Formats: sequence, C-alpha cells, structure tokens
Amino acid sequence: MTAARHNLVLIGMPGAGKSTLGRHLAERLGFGFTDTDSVIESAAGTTLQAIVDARGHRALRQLEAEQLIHLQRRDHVIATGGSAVYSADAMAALRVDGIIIHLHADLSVIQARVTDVDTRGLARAAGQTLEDLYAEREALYRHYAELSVDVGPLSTTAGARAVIAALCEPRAPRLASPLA
Ligand SMILES: Nc1ncnc2c1ncn2[C@@H]1O[C@H](COP(=O)(O)OP(=O)(O)O)[C@@H](O)[C@H]1O
Ligand SMILES: O=C(O)C1=C[C@@H](OP(=O)(O)O)[C@@H](O)[C@H](O)C1
Ligand SMILES: [Mg+2]
Repeated sequence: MTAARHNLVLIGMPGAGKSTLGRHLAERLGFGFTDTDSVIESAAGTTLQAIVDARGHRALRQLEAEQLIHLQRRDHVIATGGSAVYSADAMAALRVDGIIIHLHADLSVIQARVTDVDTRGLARAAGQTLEDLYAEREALYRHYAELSVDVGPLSTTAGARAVIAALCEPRAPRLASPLA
C-alpha cells in the first residue's frame, strides 16, 4: 500500500486556477502554499517571460524541472506551472510526497481567462496557440493525474470544495493530514 502523502500538487492548463484555487485550498486545509512559478522567478532573479524571451521556452522548461526536482515541502498545496508535465523526472519527484491533482477546465474557459498569452511567460513554441497547447498537453495531464477534477464551471470556493470531495472518495490516494 502507498504511504500517505503530505502535499497536494496541482497540475493543469494555464488559467485552470492552480494558483488561485490552490491558495484557497491551502487556507481551507491549514496547509502552506507554494506557487512554483514564484520559486523559479526567485531562483532566476527575473520573470518567466524574461527567461522565455532571452533563452527560449525549452530553457524555461529546464529551469522549471530543476526547481521541481529539488523542491522540499511538507503539508503544502503546490501550484505548478502548466508546463511542469513536460518533465517526467519532476513529476516523479513531486509524487514522492504529493498527490497529483489535475485541475481540468474546458478550452473555452481557458481561452476566456488567459488573455495575456504574450506576457505570461508561457513555455510554448513560437506561434503555438492555447488551443495547440491544450491539444498537446491534455494527455500529459491525464497521464500524471491521480485525481482529475473539472473545476471549469466552478467558483474558486466551489472548486476547492470539489477537490476536497475528490480526496474523500474511498479510492483516492491517502493524505497524511486530516481533511476536516
Ligand atoms: N474559479 C474561477 N473562476 C473565475 N476565474 C478564475 C477562477 N480561477 C481562476 N480564475 C482567474 O483565471 C486567471 C488564471 O488563474 P490562475 O489561478 O492564475 O490559473 P493558473 O495558475 O492555473 O494558470 C486569473 O485571472 C484568475 O483570477
Ligand atoms: O503553461 C505554461 O507553459 C506555463 C504556465 C505558467 O504557469 P500557470 O500555469 O500558473 O499560468 C508558468 O509556469 C510558465 O509561464 C509556463
Ligand atoms: Mg499559476
């Protein structure tokens, strides 16, 4: 049997709500909160967009993977960036003490929310649209997800509640801390 884990790791498309819902979920559970985009920016001393502009999207993905592999947290909600799933090593490291939860939202929801595609620091090849990224990544999110929650139609509060409900399902992976 898999040991109970201490972190909740959110994956999903940009705009799914990993950062917003994640912060809310952490407050509800009395957990710490880590947004790995901030970890990368602190380590690099610059913004994600500046990294992409100066060194390209593959360099950002590489920096992201290095930070995720070495991330040490306990009793945290960890909001990853949408590109975290390009690194199998990073996903394996996050899973050692974290339950991987996919926040799903339909493409139309993502498109409505993500209006800053050119400045957000997306790790995308030149010309790739949100639709292209969605098509490329959905299978990766599904591959790594231990739980997938459709939060697209939900408010942040309702989305956090839906994640907790999914964790309470009998077949869900076990979290070390009580969810009450
Ligand atoms: N449940 C929600 N309902 C409406 N807007 C949301 C919701 N969750 C996030 N947003 C908005 O969508 C945008 C992207 O959210 P964010 O949390 O940064 O997503 P991610 O970290 O997954 O990229 C933000 O402007 C945020 O305010
Ligand atoms: O999907 C992406 O390519 C990225 C999404 C961003 O995070 P959010 O998913 O929090 O927007 C950030 O990690 C980085 O700019 C790359
Ligand atoms: Mg985010």
